[in-house]
This record gives sequence, structure tokens and C-alpha cells, in this order.
Amino acid sequence: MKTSIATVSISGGFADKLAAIAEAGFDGIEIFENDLVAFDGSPADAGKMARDAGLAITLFQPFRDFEGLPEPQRSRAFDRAERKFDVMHELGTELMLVCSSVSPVALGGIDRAAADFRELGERAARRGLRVGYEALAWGKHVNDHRDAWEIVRRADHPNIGLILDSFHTLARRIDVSSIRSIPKDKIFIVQLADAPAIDMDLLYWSRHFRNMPGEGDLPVREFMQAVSATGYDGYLSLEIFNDAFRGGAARAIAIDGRRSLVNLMDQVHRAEPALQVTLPEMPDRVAVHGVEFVEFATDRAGAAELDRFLHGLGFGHCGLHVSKSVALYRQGKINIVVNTEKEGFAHSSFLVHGTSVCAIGLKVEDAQATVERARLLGAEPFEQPVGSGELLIPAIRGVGGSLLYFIDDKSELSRVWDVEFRPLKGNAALLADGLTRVDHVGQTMDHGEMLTWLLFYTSIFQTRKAPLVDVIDPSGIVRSQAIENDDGSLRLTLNGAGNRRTLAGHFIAESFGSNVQHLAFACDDIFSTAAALKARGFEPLQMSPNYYDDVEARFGLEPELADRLRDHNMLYDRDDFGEYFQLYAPTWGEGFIFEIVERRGNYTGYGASNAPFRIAAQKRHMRPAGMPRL
Ligand SMILES: O=C(O)c1ccc(O)c(O)c1
Ligand SMILES: [Mg+2]
Repeated sequence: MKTSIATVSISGGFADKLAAIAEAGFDGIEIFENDLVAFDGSPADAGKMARDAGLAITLFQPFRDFEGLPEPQRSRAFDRAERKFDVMHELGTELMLVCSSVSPVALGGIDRAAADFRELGERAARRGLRVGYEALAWGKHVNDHRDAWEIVRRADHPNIGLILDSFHTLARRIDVSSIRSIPKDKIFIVQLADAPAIDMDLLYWSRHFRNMPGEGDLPVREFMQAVSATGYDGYLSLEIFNDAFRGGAARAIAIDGRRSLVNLMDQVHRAEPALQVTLPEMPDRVAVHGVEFVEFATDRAGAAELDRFLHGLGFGHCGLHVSKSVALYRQGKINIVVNTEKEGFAHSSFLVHGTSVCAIGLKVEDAQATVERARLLGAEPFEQPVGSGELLIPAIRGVGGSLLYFIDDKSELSRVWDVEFRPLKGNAALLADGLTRVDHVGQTMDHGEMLTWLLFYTSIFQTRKAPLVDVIDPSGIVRSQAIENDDGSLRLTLNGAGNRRTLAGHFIAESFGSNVQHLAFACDDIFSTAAALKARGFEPLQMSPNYYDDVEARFGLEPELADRLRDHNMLYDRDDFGEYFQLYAPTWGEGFIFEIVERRGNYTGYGASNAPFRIAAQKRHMRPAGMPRL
């Protein structure tokens, strides 16, 4: 697989773009003309910089409004092309992209366009160059790759070929099987982009909302299967026009890009094994069986606070690490690890973020395979020295530099609790209020990071994304993207904060970066859990009385149920598949959220419709009178 990316896809100046692209492991770049025009060296300098960075220049683009012109515009277009051929010569690239004309004076006619391309092919051949033709989805006469291919076919010139761009084909829902019969030698390059399913003007959609394959909703894999069926094995070149990427972190976006291509071709290979795909052997996306543990990093004072809080939720302090200052709290299948070591990863994490979740442990089908796949997708494996008698738990870096550890049943990793912890007898049995497992983990991040982590989780694990949901905070919108596996044993929510005054934004600002903000625990009978917690002195987050009047009216609830909800400060939601009950603890620290939920039937959501009211309640709780408004 040969990978390339258009310079428009990455933020920064030309040198920044090159550095990020090269570091992410791409083989080449497409030079978007504006990036060259903005660059303050010669085209030869730009070409040298790219080659010095180890990058081929795979394409120079775009050349616009060429075909179908009447005279005198036609002759001028050829003159313009010759000027750009000069630039390409200096740059050191041999392929130019001509996109279909949007000129109001352009005339239609496949043969007219074919004749123009034949002549352009002659001129390109004299210079040792090639020209590829791409159908823009909004082209005036040509907006379908099948028409562009017919023009290229009739131009019948070795230096004229077709350029396929997944966006233009898929945005118009053009049948991709039409690609399979195109001779591979006539496909000069393949551009790839995905996009979220939004109903809008094609040009605007393309120029602002494209994203990496796998980050959007277009069937890019099917498109790429059709391309691969031709035998095409040239560059796969990302061409991503996206407002957020233009302002994003160049290195992170480049890594996402490379990850998206490896994942895409792996998916293509698995969907249609007969296709020739050159990729290193890699394990398939790994099945996850749940959250095995959540680890907090803190100090002694923080640990004492957490201890009180966890006891209040019915967790028993039931284990001590054999050699480290690490405590284990348990309830049902939930393991909470509290790490107060004075060195190592957890301690560094505590110094940066304060008391916070520094790691999540996932139960997976195969821990080694997970790290191997993640590594091939550009994730960062993590290792630190382990003490004698401890297990080396495979791990990678996740959101905000935190860790994802992997436990499986295949190896001795499954015995980690017995091997690494001395039981504290008695405590566990005393407590336990019916919490069974982690229902979901909410990770809060800047809005611009959401696609990065969406691709991270969906490319490494057998998971899929749920529809994006807007969570309405009184101070702004927080976008929430759930990622789930089929049996619901893994549910993650990525919450993207747009500003610092939302509860999510405040949390990122105060804890210095993206992190787990929200832990939701499942139970089987939330009313009995609520009663048991109450008996222990647990005081839930106080909801406004108006909420209960509204929820009763909205769902037509029986008055008794509404009263029970009100008595327990419980929240309620319902969808076509089931019901959802939520009980919140008061916010902890700078907005950390513990929640208890019960799903009845097959409720699919996370209570987004309750979010405005619960966030308002949380903010009231966090802002004692006289404190500045959040
Ligand atoms: O938006 C455009 O104009 C444009 C230009 C060149 C391309 O390759 C493309 O896909 C779109
Ligand atoms: Mg394109």
C-alpha cells in the first residue's frame, strides 16, 4: 500500500505540514496549488523539501475549468496548462489533476471534452507529464465518474487517465460497481475521503465537512473494494477539506490519516479476501468483553476522599497491592483501583491532572493482539518496569495520554487480581448495593479531538459508533458520540466540549486535558439500590421539582412512578426499545460524575434528553453561593 495525503488536509505552514505527514509514515503528498502559492520559496525549493522529508509528490492539483471551452477561452486554457506544466517540472511531479469544469461558458459534449483532453495529453507527453481527470460532484456538465471515464476512454491517450475521488462518487450515491471494469492503468490516482451524513449543498459539504475514511458515514470501504477489484495498486491519497482539521494539531491529524488508510485496507481485505491488498499481516479488530477496571491516580488526601465516596456508593475496599501503594475497591464486576504511588506513570498523571482516572483496563479477547493491531495503526504502546511478582499488562496510550490496559482470559493476565492483590477479607461482603458492572465510561475532550478518538476506538476494537447527540449544557453545546460493541459490554461516550463554561469544558480546563469525566455503573434494580444507598447516607444530586412535572407529562407516567422518581431524585428516559433510569451522585472535584443506571428492555441511549436538567443541577451543586458562575 502506497499512501499519500493532500497538503490541504493538514494545518500549518508548508514545512509544518511536511514534517507531520512524514512523521506519520506517509509515502507521498499531493500539493494543493494554494499551499505552493502561499509558500515563500520556489517550486523547486518545495519539491526539494518534500523529497528531503522522504515524500514523493504524487499529484499537483487542481487545474480548473479546462474542458469544453469555446475560443478564445480554449486557447487560453491550454496556455494556462503549459504554465502549470512548468511549475510541475520545477516541483518534480509528473501528475496533474484536472477537475471537471464549473465554468458558465463551458460547453457540454463528451466528444468535445475528449478532444480537448487528447490535445492536452499530447502536450503533457512532450513534457513527460500525465494528466488525470476528476468529476467534481458539482461539475457543470460532468459530475459522475462514469462520464469522466467515458471522456478519458475516448481521449484515448496514454498520458490521459482518470482520477477517482470517493467523496464525489459517494456523495452522489453513484453505484461503485461501475468502477470494477475500469482498466487499472487508466486510474492515475485514487483520492479518498469520508464525510458525515448531512443533507446539504454538495460543494459546501465537500469543502468543509470531509473527514478520514471511517470517521464519517459514507461507504468508503465498498468504494475501495471496487477500486481494488481493478487491480489498482497506486497511491491512496487522502484529500480532506475540513474546517476543524485546518485548525487542528497537524501531527495528530496526520496520524489519524495514516491510521484511517491502514484500517480501511484491512477492512477491504477482510470483506473481500480475494482482492490483492498489500498490508502487513495484522490481527483483526479485537472483541472487547467489558471494562475490567478503572484506575484513579491520587495522593493520600485524595485517596481518603475517594474512599469515603466509594463507600457511599457501596464499594468495599477489598484488596491491597502486594508491593505498591495501590488499593482495590470492588462491587459486582466493577474494579476500581486507587493508585497513590510516588513514582511511575500514575504519579506523573496525578502531578499533571490532579486526582483523576489515569487508566482504564479493558477485558479483551486477546491482549497481545490488541497491542499489535494498535501499534500497526500508529497507536503508542506503553510499558513501564514492573516489580517482582507483578504481571506485565499490555497497554497503549489513550485519550489525554492516559493508558488503556488489556486483560484477557487467554493468559495469566486473567489472574491479575489474585496475583497482584492481597485480599482484605470481610469488607466486600459488608457492602455491595447491587452495582453490577460498568455501564459506560464518559471521556471528555475538546470538540476537535472527537474524530481522532472515534477512529482510534473503532479501528482497534470491534465497536461501532452510535449517532452523534447534542447534549445541551446551559452554557453551550457538548457533542456526545457513543461507541459501543454488539452486546453492550463496552460503551464509551466521547464528549466534545466547545467552550470552557460548559461542565465538560470546565472539567478539561481544571484537570488540564482530556480525560474520563463520567463513570456510570449498572444495576438490576435501581429502586432497591437507591434505597440501600440512602440507608448508608448517600445523598443524590438534587433535581429541580419542575423536572418531575415535565417527565410525568412527557411520558404519561403513572403518578406512583413519578412520585418514586421524585423521592429518589431519579431521572427517567424511554425510547422505542426500553426504559432508562439514572441516579447521580453530586459532582465530585471539578465536575467528575458518578452515575448509577438501570436499562430496562433494550434501551439504546444515555439519557441525553435529561442532560440539560441534570447539568443545571450539577452546576448548582458545584457553585456554592457567591462563587463565579460556571
Ligand atoms: O473543491 C474543489 O474544488 C476540489 C478540487 C480538487 C479536488 O480534487 C476535489 O476533490 C475538490
Ligand atoms: Mg478530489
